[in-house]
Amino acid sequence: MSYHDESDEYPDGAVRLRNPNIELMDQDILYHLALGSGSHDLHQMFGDVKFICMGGTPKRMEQFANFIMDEIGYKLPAGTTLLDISQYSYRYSMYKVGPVLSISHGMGIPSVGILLHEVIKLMYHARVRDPVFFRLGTCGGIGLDGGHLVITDEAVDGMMRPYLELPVLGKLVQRPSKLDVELAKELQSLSTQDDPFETHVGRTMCTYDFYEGQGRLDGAFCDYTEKEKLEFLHKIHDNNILNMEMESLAFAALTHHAGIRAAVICVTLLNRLNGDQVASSKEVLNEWQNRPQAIVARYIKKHMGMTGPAPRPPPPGPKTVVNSKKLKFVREESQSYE
Ligand SMILES: O=P(O)(O)O[C@@H]1C[C@H](O)[C@@H](CO)O1
Ligand SMILES: O=c1cc[nH]c(=O)[nH]1
Repeated sequence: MSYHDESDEYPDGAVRLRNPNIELMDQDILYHLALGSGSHDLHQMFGDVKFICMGGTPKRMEQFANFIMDEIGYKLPAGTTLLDISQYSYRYSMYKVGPVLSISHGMGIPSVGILLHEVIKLMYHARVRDPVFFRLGTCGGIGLDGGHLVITDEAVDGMMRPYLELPVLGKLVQRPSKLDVELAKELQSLSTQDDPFETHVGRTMCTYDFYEGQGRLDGAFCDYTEKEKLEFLHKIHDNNILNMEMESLAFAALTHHAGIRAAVICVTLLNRLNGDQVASSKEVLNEWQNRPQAIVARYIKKHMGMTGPAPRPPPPGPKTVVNSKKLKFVREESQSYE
């Protein structure tokens, strides 16, 4: 078993590839993106990218591309429409809006892991400096009702271990799932009193499954009781785990290994202490999905030097109410970051 933590960063902001083979190859085919270093001029196409935003579904990331275009006032060349650059991969969708890439990553660690290998290599071939990666996701709240934002300061696996474990050549390799805590604090600071939601910073449990992996009672199989489920959820709640989702561990581990700053910001769809089914209406769920986008858009505008009126709140929705006996503690933890 090996445990890597090589957190030194390249001082010039270049994206590091920890793989000597890539330089020796005639061309590098980014198969799942339908791009390649031989077939495309990746520096010309992507050299100006700064903000890489990822989320589960193609629709969400197309919406984000349109939203950020509006927010930063980016104009597509006359006669063109927003294009899915990776449409012929039939795997992921990718949109480019000036310095912003908006990419769907599918569900789970294997899907986001493959994408991250190829996007990190894309940044390398494009000679991008100091990119920032964001995951804009959905999650189950632990002690938080639907509609809250959780920014992850540490991703842990289903055993509460802070690293991604991957069998490589018959050996278990562990990579620390570290995120940029300063970036998390900065994102939280961009949330305002006018927002119809609260934004928390805390630990995220990343699982390999939505049903049994997250202790649900409503999968096709279930070999535990409701009491056992609740004992587990309360135990992780007591350990300051605020939410559960399925990508943060790989997202954190692979970006950290590449020396890339990254943040995971997810909206809760339900409070798992109260149930398992995602029962809110499509309209409500769609409005909630805009919330991480609003905060990330503020960050992007701030770092593009775009000043102006107060940050635009997302479209109105019901003010998210809090349902947690532990929230006071969580709030105090979060405030200590401000
Ligand atoms: O970004 P998304 O909404 O895909 O994140 C969570 C984790 C899983 O991919 C999925 C499960 O419903 O939602
Ligand atoms: O409960 C939930 C909701 C969204 N995504 C998850 O992984 N879990």
